[in-house]
Amino acid sequence: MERERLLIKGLKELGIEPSDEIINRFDNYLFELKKWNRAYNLTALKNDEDIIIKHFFDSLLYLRVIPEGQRDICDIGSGAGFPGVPMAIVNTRLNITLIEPSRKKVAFLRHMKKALMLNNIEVLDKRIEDVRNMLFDIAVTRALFNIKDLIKKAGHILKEDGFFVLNKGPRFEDEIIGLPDNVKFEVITITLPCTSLQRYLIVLKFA
Ligand SMILES: C[S@@+](CC[C@H](N)C(=O)[O-])C[C@H]1O[C@@H](n2cnc3c(N)ncnc32)[C@H](O)[C@@H]1O
Repeated sequence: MERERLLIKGLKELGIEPSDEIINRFDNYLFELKKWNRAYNLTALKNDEDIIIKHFFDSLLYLRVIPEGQRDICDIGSGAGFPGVPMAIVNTRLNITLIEPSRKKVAFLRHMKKALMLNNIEVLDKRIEDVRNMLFDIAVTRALFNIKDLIKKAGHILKEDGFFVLNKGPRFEDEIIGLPDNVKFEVITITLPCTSLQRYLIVLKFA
């Protein structure tokens, strides 16, 4: 399917109004990601359809569990910006800090902040374990730690009532076994737009 039509179709499936500004930003993101990927190896996905569906739409699934209003969010191990950048493009009320230790990826993320004129993202070139004196309402992450490691390495960055959101494939159940008693989790099953693939959003809260 042609790029713009695919973007519009997927955004509508997600309940997002596909304004010209949003479409132009995703278009620009796609262009820059493919350009930088030749030298920086940012993603294994090469064609437009895969990038739009498996990076952009997959990232936007997180918005389903973000409460209304202004929130301080961090994206742990953002890589080429997923899920944080698509979330920031669609919801400009979210303040999103992208935490990423790889120098090349940080250079790309800083470039994208400027290129997309996104005033609601910050880029922090650190490992999550080394982030101090910053607290977030919500921490999102994709394709980095298993749940137990996430709690161990990143628990210190959440506000008292803060929570984690992860997006996992069907094998997530193995990771839930043996979690500490104070961890409460909710699993939301969602179909990835324009596919029949199931994704599992896992919301982790602490009693
Ligand atoms: C598999 S990539 C996933 C990138 C992105 N979240 C995505 O879903 O496309 C994992 C990323 O986490 C970063 N990373 C690795 N260890 C980290 C740590 N301790 N703290 C923060 N980020 C880390 C890596 O540099 C890499 O960019």
